Amino acid sequence: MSRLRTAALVGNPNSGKSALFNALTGARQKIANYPGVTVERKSGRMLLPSGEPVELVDLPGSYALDAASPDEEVTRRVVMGDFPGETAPETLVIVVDAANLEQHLVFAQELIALGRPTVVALNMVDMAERDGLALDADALAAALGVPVVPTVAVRRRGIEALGEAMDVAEQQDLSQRHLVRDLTLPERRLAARNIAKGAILAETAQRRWHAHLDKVLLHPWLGPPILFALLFVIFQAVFAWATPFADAIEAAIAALIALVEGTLPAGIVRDFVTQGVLTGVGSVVVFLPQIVILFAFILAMEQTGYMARAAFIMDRLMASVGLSGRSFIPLLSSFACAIPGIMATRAIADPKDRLTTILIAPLMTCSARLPVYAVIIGAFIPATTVGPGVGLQGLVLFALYFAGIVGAVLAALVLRRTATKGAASGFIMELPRYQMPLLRDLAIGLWQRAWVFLRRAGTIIFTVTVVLWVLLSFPQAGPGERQSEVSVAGRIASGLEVVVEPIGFNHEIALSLIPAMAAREVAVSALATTYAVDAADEDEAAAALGPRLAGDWSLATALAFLAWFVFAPQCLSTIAVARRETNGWKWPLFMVAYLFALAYIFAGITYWSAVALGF
Ligand SMILES: Nc1nc2c(ncn2[C@@H]2O[C@H](COP(=O)(O)OP(=O)(O)OP(=O)(O)O)[C@@H](O)[C@H]2O)c(=O)[nH]1
Ligand SMILES: [Mg+2]
Repeated sequence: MSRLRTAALVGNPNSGKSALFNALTGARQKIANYPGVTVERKSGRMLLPSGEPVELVDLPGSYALDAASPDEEVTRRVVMGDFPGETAPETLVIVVDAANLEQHLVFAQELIALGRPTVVALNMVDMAERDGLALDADALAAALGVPVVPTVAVRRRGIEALGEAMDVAEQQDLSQRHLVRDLTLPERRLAARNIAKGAILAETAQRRWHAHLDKVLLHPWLGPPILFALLFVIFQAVFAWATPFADAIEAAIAALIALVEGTLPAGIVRDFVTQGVLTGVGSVVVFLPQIVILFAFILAMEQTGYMARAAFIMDRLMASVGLSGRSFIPLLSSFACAIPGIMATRAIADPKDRLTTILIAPLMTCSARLPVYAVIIGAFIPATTVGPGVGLQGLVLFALYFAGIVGAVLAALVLRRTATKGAASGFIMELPRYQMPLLRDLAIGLWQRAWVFLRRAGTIIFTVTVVLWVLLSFPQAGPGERQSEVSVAGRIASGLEVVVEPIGFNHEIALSLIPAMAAREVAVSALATTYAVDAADEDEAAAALGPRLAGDWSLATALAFLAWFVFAPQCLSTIAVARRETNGWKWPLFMVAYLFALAYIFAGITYWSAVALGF
């Protein structure tokens, strides 16, 4: 029996080759919406409409015949006939994505130039239509010099016509081939653009506009600075816009305290309500406006479709530190809270990639740090501008978020070379369409975030603050003694103070660090309660925390405190989730150890540098 004629499906990754393979052969190859699904050569038999059986080969996606990765190498060897025990396929079926025609035509031209019998499957025309793009297959065929068949592989549309074109491919007049053979890559790119443009029958203004927008936002040089500038604006807004709302909440809490003091008789119950509950929990609730503003931006970025593009921009950077863009979404979620972030790493297939992402997730600045940062910045950084529209406070906040990211990048670099050694895997994601954010969705999202925050304030922060108040209030201080020194909590703190004194921390900070393990915001409520308990009189007790700190701490101490919170794993829930997701204590303990070490070292460096500078 003579050997069957072979035909190969070739084209860019994610163009729908395997979906076409399944439609043509009735096989069930794995298809999925990301590139690099097919990583080896797969073959099956199909019957052409003429009745001739053909061996059809599905190949890994590739961008060029000289590509470097092992799966692309398979494609090159099969197409060129260098695959052991096989001759080159007689017919090439080039699969291009109609919605990304320009990009896919670059490789297509290289394949056509091989001068074999060729058919182009213009796949995913449904997606192109959805985007408002209508293409002229005949014009494309004329420009390329090979037959072009529009298909929708997943709906089996155009499958028969594709078979018919393959049937007669042998009879193609190869002398008619355009001379694309000797084109260089830049020339092929230019030709691809012109051919793609020439094949457009109709394009909605919106699609054109979106394409222009992507050209700018995803530009290799323009994209990153735009992303950076946007984040910068967000952190400016967090301070600039929140102040009036925060002031109003602060005033309301002060009024409540005054009301309680006017109604309840002086004594332990009144102290509990004012110093423990209202001052402690209130000091955290004040930051609700800033949380809401931050999330308004994040939600808007998600809804417009920009967030996926930010992931795309970040992919290159992530690859350079040994992570894939797949880690971007988990890390991004960690800016809200590391817990959903760590859970989102389940989508990362590579175990080493996933573990690295889990280990660095706590370095992303979660929203629980915002109150800590904000109270210190509000107290120690003057609300001046350092340039037109650039507030110093927002700049410092931006720097703190940035420090967390830099820390994560460095940690990933080190981890990928030591504890989680291994190769990084590739990533590309489909970019969603741009959309105007819906006010309703935005409002619902914001409400959910605000509610999570308030619920934390009402449960965990309330509970820890109350326990701390009890431990701070007994035994009662005698005359000349300070409550925060002689109380149970005060004595425990004195033990810890010995350890943290070298990095510039005082007694009050030592006191706040242990309860802040429950949740970082507790550091703020703990400080507020400590100062309220220590207050000499009611006026002092009711004073806001910010001015208190400003009068009591040196700037060096305040900066060291900020540096500590950039790194410290001050959150028991995160540690518990890391244990669950890594199935054991080994990695969470490693995480806690390296993060505390970083926190201690960087707080120390910050403190002593600031002292040396005379702060
Ligand atoms: N809407 C639509 N989706 C399609 C079409 N063809 C394929 N898809 C989808 O596109 C995605 C990619 O399809 P695959 O067949 O895996 O692509 P591939 O070219 O084999 O990709 P690699 O193996 O990674 O090179 C899958 O989610 C398919 O369901 C089509 O004509 N229309
Ligand atoms: Mg495939």
